[in-house]
Amino acid sequence: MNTILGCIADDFTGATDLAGLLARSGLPVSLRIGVPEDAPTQTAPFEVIALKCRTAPVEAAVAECEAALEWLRRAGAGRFFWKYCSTFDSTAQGNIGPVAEALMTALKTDQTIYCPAFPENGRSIFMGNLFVGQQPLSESPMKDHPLTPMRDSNLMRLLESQVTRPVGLIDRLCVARGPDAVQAALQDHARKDIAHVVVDAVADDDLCVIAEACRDMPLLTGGSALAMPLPALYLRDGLIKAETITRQKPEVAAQGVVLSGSCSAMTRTQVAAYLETAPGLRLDPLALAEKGIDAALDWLNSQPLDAMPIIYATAEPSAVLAAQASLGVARAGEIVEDALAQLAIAARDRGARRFIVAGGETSGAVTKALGVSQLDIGAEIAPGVPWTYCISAGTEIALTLKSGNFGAADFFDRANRVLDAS
Ligand SMILES: Nc1ncnc2c1ncn2[C@@H]1O[C@H](COP(=O)(O)OP(=O)(O)OP(=O)(O)O)[C@@H](O)[C@H]1O
Ligand SMILES: O=C(O)[C@@H](O)C(=O)CO
Repeated sequence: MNTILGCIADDFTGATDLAGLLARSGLPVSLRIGVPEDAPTQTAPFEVIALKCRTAPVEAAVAECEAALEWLRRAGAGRFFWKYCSTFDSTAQGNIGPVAEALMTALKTDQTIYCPAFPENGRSIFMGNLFVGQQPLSESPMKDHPLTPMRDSNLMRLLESQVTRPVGLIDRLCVARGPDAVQAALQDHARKDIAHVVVDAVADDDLCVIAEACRDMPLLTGGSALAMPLPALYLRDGLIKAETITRQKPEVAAQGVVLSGSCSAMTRTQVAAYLETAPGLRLDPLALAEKGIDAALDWLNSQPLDAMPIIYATAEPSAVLAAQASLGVARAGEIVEDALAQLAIAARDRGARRFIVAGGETSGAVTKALGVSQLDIGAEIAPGVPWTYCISAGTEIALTLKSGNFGAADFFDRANRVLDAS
């Protein structure tokens, strides 16, 4: 089937988030890990390529996204979506802006929009400022993110430092006037050579207006929620035929493991709640750097996997800062990611078939280690966090990749309940 929308996600949790929201339409969605080496075959109308380039050097991120674009074009896509975090995770250098500019150049388009709003998860944009719940981004727990601390809430300012062309805004008052008003405002910006347009959205209705106004732009950029209305619009436009997919849910044994490398406020709450009933082991990056992972492997091997033990590096901001001060930011992150990746392989080889992973970078490391190349989307555990099914070392496994801040306090327990019930 020809691909209608080709999506590129800058991390793996973001990719499953996007694929899950597109899959709510009931239409086929395919999620690939990394740019496939082979030419496109058996493609779906919605193709998502998961990359791990959120914190990569700018040139590397741009090159990977260009390769993903090329593959999606060969799959037949004529419209593209650049998915980044609903909290706009990036640095002064990128990678949101540089990748968007590179994709615009490749697509020969002079304008795109930026809308990371995800109202179901409390992310809204008003007058160009991003809010997490009722807090401005820069006052939210995102200010302490280990890799991309967000210290400004103004998306125009954040973007201006990342791009070469002018940045503008379409505010909520314009969005409230409907799709024609949004299109007129885009044209007005285009006349002033404004290439990068941040668009306000505080509720799903705003996203429907924006998607309707912008659905034929060659490139859209934003969070997963902006893409959610697109399948219904494409159906209405006759670009795609309604198709019922009958998903055969694979039987996945109840043995598994929870691996958490996210240090977000929500993950900290979830880990603490889970530890009240499940066995757990805390990883200390400094001890890992000094002594390796043998002790963690021994602990894992001593645990019954039907208890779904948790291994976590999740820690308070002060502990993260201390580890980073001693090891360096990148090295501290890598040590934890490598350890969790090796533990995932060890768990699989001992019979684990359910993997609950918390954190985008962590999910990238674990998924790569498990050698997964394509994921089918299953039941949604929380907004933006579906179960997925895939093959690792010839065996069917269930994998869920949880964005740091997503899900409620009981997420890890709930994930198991949802899988059993689906
Ligand atoms: N105790 C720790 N000290 C230092 N770094 C840590 C520690 N625990 C985890 N990390 C690193 O922090 C980073 C957390 O990023 P990750 O993307 O996995 O989580 P997140 O940002 O909460 O999730 P998301 O990107 O989905 O919002 C990883 O690189 C991880 O290895
Ligand atoms: O948009 C989000 O918040 C998530 O999909 C994500 O990208 C977290 O890494």
